[in-house]
Amino acid sequence: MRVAVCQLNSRHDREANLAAAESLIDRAAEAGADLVLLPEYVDYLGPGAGMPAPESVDGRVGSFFAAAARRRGVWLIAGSFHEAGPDPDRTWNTTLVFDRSGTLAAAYRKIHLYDVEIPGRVSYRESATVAPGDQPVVVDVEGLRVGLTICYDLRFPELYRQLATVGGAQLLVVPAAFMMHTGRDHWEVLLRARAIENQCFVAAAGQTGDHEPGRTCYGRSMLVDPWGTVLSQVPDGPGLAVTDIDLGCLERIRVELPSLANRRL
Ligand SMILES: O=C(O)CCC(=O)C(=O)O
Repeated sequence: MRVAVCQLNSRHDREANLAAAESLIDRAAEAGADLVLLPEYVDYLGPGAGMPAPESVDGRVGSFFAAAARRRGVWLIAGSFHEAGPDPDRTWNTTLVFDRSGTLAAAYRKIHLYDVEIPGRVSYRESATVAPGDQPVVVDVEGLRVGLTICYDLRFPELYRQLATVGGAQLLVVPAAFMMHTGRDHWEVLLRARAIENQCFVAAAGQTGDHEPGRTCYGRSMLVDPWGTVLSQVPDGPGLAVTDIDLGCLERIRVELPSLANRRL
């Protein structure tokens, strides 16, 4: 299975963001990718006041990515977008997964919301505008078990453990808009830790650069193998990395160093 992680600089113009995502999907498909991963808030990362009205899964954003998956014949994990839910004041932060025919195969709603106050650095209260999901999701991608998470979820190893054990995940994906301030010290360490401790591949697609208002994202999208080795990484700025996943490597590591099987709690 060939996986493309795409890195974007989404801003306030939704149509421009969708066009940028589509051009990376095209490049990924031309490079032979089977599965394409986009970052968190792929359709809009701008001021709250200018945010397009939240939509259902078959609104403009969902339909756009369904059509892109179908047109290119790829599996598409469409980062995340603001989904309209039952709470009129809060959206869900939702990842949609489309199969090669553009059919919706899964939806995952971010469970852990980024409520953080680091004086002078980061002030963010995601739960003011986003409602948490409560369901871990694993989707079958042509025999590959893919566990879905979003950005801040990365700090909660119990979610990843559940995806790997109960859900049988082999690939864990992390669409993200990870902040520069925390990203430079934590992003790669956390991604590699989740890969090593769960003996899974981890694919992480981040936003990069400056976004309005005053938000800077770390980028460094990457694919990590179950040994914790970074197989590929996207340089600064929008772009993509395409990597083949060898499940034989995962099976070998799980046999030779059976820490998943040796769990006692
Ligand atoms: O965990 C972090 O440091 C960043 C998380 C984040 O930016 C988010 O969840 O949107």
